[in-house]
Amino acid sequence: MQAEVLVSIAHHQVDKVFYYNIPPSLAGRVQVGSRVLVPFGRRKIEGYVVGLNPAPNQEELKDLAALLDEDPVFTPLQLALARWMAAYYLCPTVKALRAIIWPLLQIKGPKKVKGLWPAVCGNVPDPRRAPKSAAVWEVIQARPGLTRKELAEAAGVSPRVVDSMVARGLLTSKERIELRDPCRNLPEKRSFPPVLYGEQLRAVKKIIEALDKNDGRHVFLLHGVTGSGKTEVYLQAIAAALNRGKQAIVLVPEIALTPQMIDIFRSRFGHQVAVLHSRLSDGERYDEYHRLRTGEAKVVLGARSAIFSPLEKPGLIILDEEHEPSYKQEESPRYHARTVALRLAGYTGAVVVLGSATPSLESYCQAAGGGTYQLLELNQRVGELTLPSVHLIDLRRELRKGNKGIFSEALQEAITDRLSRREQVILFLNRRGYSTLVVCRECGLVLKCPHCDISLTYHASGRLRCHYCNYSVMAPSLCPGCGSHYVAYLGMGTQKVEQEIRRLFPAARVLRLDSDTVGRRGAHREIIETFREGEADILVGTQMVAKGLDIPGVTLVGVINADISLHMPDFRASERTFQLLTQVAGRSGRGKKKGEVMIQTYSPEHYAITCAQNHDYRGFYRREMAMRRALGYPPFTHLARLLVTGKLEREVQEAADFLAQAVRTTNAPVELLGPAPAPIGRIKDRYRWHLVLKAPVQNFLREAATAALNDFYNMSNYRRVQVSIDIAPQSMM
Ligand SMILES: Nc1ncnc2c1ncn2[C@@H]1O[C@H](COP(=O)(O)OP(=O)(O)OP(=O)(O)O)[C@@H](O)[C@H]1O
Ligand SMILES: [Zn+2]
Ligand SMILES: [Zn+2]
Repeated sequence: MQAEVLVSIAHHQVDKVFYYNIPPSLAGRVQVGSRVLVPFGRRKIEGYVVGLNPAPNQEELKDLAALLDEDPVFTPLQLALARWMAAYYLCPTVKALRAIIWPLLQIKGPKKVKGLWPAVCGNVPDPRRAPKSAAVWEVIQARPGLTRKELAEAAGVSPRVVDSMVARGLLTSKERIELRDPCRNLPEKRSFPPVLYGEQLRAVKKIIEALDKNDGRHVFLLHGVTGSGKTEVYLQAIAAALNRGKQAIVLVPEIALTPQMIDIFRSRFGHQVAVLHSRLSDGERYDEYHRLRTGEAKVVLGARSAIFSPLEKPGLIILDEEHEPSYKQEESPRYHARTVALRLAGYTGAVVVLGSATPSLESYCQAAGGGTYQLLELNQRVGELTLPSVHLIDLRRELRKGNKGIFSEALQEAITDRLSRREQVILFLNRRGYSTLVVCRECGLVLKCPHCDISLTYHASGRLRCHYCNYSVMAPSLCPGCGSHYVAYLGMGTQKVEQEIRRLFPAARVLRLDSDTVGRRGAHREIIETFREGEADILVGTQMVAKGLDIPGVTLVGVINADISLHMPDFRASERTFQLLTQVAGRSGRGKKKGEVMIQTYSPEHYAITCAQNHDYRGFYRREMAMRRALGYPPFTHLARLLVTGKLEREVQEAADFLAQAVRTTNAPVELLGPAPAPIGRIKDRYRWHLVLKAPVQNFLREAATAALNDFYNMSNYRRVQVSIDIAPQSMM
């Protein structure tokens, strides 16, 4: 027998299968999915078995050096995905594979403990004659696998009772992988499905029909306004999938994966849910992974990478907030979870549900423009609720009135009004820190990060911070350029908004939610819970307040400055702005009282803003599609981006020129934009240039990029320069 092995060197030039002989000591234990150690050159390195070959090859093969785990680390389905990802995103296969199985690779050796199980033919203890044993028996039936101590504790008896039951053969003990108490976070209460209203019911029915057809051709776009009850549609679709013996994957953007969201799923599906997110410890993640592999958990709720969960055969895949940019991984492999989900559904026949109040243009045109998706709509909010009324506040007029503050008069009045009525307020500004620009008024020097082409943000701690590399330094009292005292702090962040609010409304109880305040484990939950329980009046925050929060007390949302995202040098700036405004506005008026939204802006005529004001998704879609068509941007064309980075600017520029020349000489019919410095010209001491390729067919892009990169590796000498390929880029920065 010989093994086909992918070695763990992520480079295009070793991206192929190597063959090794399986020595007799390992015969029968090595399988597809095994992690092994192989001799490679003069070293021994890790590798992954991707095939077994009974016919021995002619050549003399080296032996596998060792088998690293008894159990395989990936499934055939995961391998298929890795191979597809490598071809689609032009990355080394082993890199794709490692991105898929990383939760397993974090762990050195799983800890084993002794668990207890009810013996198969044990006599059931009689509750009247042996109440303690009976209590233990009841617990172990419901939760087999508990340790001696856990079991005694759960049954409220001394461990000696458990021991005697083991001695009498009522319980058997087996080794199992330690699970970090999977019951720890189970909500006390179970929730039961509410009666669906008309549009919800119709949506669920359509999804169930597709589940029953089982032909793998169903992608639904669930377009439901904010507060329309999309989550309930997911829950009932999942219940239907479980009833049919199927498994489900639910993806949620990382910042929307709040403890509340997790509770909603756990209180409906209990232990059947495994949760995967970045705040888990490696051990906890491993345990959830293990529960999925053994089939104990049948629903996975997680962020982007949960799409790679080791489920045997997912039958339903849901992406909530499908338009979210965070579904794209911004490092190699630069995959988009939506694209992977569609591919995975192709392999398993799963039904896909993409949900959003503001679908991406790419998805909506597949659903509305005669594409391959089916559109499901929820046009109204649950119950008697209506969408909030949205007012635009022209900040230019405010200045003319002499108001130079952060808050317009109207917004201040509205806040005063809510405070007096004991209703709650959310204030949104998509920038953290105190001042986002520190500049000398005499010589004009802007304080920038020494490692990045980014201005430093002043934080209330008195330090300046780079939001790209986290460099920080005490704020100087004099200009480091000319020694002037006149250093101005311009551009506000959430800390300043919080401070101003406290100054203007000293009696109000204020909380702030941004990545600076959620550092500590559990802090995120605490802030949201405190606010939900009505123990605070005003919540100030970044994007984190815009997504998914369902807090009935909120009747006013204030957007401090809508223009920040509007003027990004990115062709999706309008789309992002419209989405963000619609999402944050949607947090208002979800309780019994009608909600209001105030958007402060210098561009009150811009269609991204007026359409958000009017809750007019279709209007926005029409305007933006016309723009994209005119400029030749997606979804009318396909893009790829080659990003060139290195420590020496001259080399980076020359390498970018070389690549551009290589692209021009390929036969693939692609249009080339650039090379040019990327909008952020330097990050972490690396200069950045990029080339953007455009084509009517995505494969032309792959052809051109592959050919250019081959030339680059074979013919150029820029060894210190890195080139990364991004197929269907989401960020152009
Ligand atoms: N059929 C129903 N009957 C009663 N309550 C419901 C029903 N469906 C949903 N709800 C409740 O309505 C509220 C809003 O639902 P949900 O948060 O799912 O909206 P959503 O569409 O996801 O909104 P958003 O996009 O703004 O996050 C929730 O509190 C949910 O429990
Ligand atoms: Zn100066
Ligand atoms: Zn920096």
